[in-house]
Amino acid sequence: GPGFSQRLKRLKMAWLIFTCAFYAAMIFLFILKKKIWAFQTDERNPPSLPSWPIIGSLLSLRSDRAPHVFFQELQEKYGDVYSLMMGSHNVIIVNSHHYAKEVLLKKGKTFAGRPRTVNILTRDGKDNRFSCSRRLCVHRTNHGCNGSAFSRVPVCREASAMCDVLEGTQSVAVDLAPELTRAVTNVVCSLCFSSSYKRGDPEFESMLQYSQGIVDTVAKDSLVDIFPWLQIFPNEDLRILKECVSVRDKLLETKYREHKADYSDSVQRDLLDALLRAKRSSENNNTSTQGVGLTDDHLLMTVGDIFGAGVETTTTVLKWSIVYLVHYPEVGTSSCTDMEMSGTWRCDSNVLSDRGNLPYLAATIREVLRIRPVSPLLIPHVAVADTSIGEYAVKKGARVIVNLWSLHHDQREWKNPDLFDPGESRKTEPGCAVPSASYLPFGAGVRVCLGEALAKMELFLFLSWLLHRFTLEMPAGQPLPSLDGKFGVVLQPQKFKVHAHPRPGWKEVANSLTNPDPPRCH
Ligand code: HEM
Repeated sequence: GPGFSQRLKRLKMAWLIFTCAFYAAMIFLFILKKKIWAFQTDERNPPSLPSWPIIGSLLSLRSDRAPHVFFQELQEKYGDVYSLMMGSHNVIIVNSHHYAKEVLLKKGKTFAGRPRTVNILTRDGKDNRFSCSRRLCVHRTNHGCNGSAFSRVPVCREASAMCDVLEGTQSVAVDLAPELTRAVTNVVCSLCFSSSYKRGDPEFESMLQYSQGIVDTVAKDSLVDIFPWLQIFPNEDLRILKECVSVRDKLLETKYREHKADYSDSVQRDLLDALLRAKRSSENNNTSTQGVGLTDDHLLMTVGDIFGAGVETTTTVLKWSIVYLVHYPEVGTSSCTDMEMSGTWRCDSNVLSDRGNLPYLAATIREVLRIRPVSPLLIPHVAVADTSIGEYAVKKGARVIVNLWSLHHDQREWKNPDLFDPGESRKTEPGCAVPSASYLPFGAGVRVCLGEALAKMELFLFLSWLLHRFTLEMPAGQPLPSLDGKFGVVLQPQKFKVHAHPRPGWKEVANSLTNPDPPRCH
């Protein structure tokens, strides 16, 4: 009947639409694959992993290894520089220090862009340009994160408070991570806005909570970075991340408002004051007309960056140091012998100048930063213009991942790179500040870590206080903590507990000093 022919007509139409869509998709995929093929076989481009339309190189990236280890393995097949597609993004992996230095130092400004997730954290929005004014603003302040005497006081105070808490554990095995996080967070709070919180303070606990929220979600959200079309689906992690960042920003805004209200040119209490001064001086000198004006947002971003980058990193290196100290107790003993020999077996002399007098402790920290780089893939860089790496062309928008793991475990540069050895074999050449050219734990160039000096000081002081007051040991019958890291925002050690046994006699030595009042670190 007529009903049947109507239905047949509709069916034919649907079939026609389906066939057309199918052929259109096929043609589209064919053209895309041809473009990818042309890109991959063009000798000016870096060697490339196989890739397919839409999914990119996903099929070649299946591995149970952490990305930095897997990328290092791929180096054997594809060379020091190779590329892959993550969804629609061209990503270039750099595995040797020659090319890494070209990216970070020689062409640092061209490779100074950052991908979307990093921009959510730093409030850069969608703008991927390198913000010169923010950098300038931080350098102008010459304050806080430079490892000055100013920063040493809060570090010593926190190290001392942490040791007191540990002493209260009465040698019960404890996870040191929460105390380390509290101590390092308090250092950053002191430096940024002169707040030092007591344990249990509600503002402090909420700060610790949202910081953890950011750390937990930011790595997961990177999937949206790879496949931007995932944004159309509800994304719980992205929602939590944005919520935590917004809580953090609100707290920073409050501190900023308070600082602005009682700012005085004659007093500089902390980083916020220093940034305010830099902003005012740029306004007075009319630098804003030259395109480097500092806005309120710049200042807040800068403090936000320091929070985001300054806590998890330092805490993680401290945790790795403790892991290696319990694996190699002789290292702790050698560091203590160092302290005794140089006459620094006293807490009043944990001053930074002692770093030269405690070469074994300094070498231990350097070796921890080498063998377990906290940021094994640095933070991804983005090319802001068409450029090149070595003989290879790089298109604007390409992401560049410097595989620090490869640099720090390069057989051509290090003897037994997988061996933890703070001793002779890693010794610095005379006149050279780093153990090898293939050593960049803080990055390099325009995007180098802003807190390098502060971080080095924190590592040195926290560890020297710990080693000075305690012997760290695994609980009886417990296996040693794993040396395998957990890859996320940073390369974390697995959770573990240790006994912190107070060293006999440290108090007597401290009490025998003329200035008995801790923290004695001026
Ligand atoms: C041991 C501790 C630390 C290590 C190993 C470390 C390492 C790094 C690395 C590898 C980068 C990325 C460089 C790049 O992408 O090229 C970085 C960036 C950064 N770090 Fe650190 N960092 C540490 C502590 C700190 C501290 C304490 C602060 C601040 C107080 C800080 C502030 C920053 C900032 C703001 C950036 C972003 C720089 C930019 O994007 O321009 N870091 N850090």
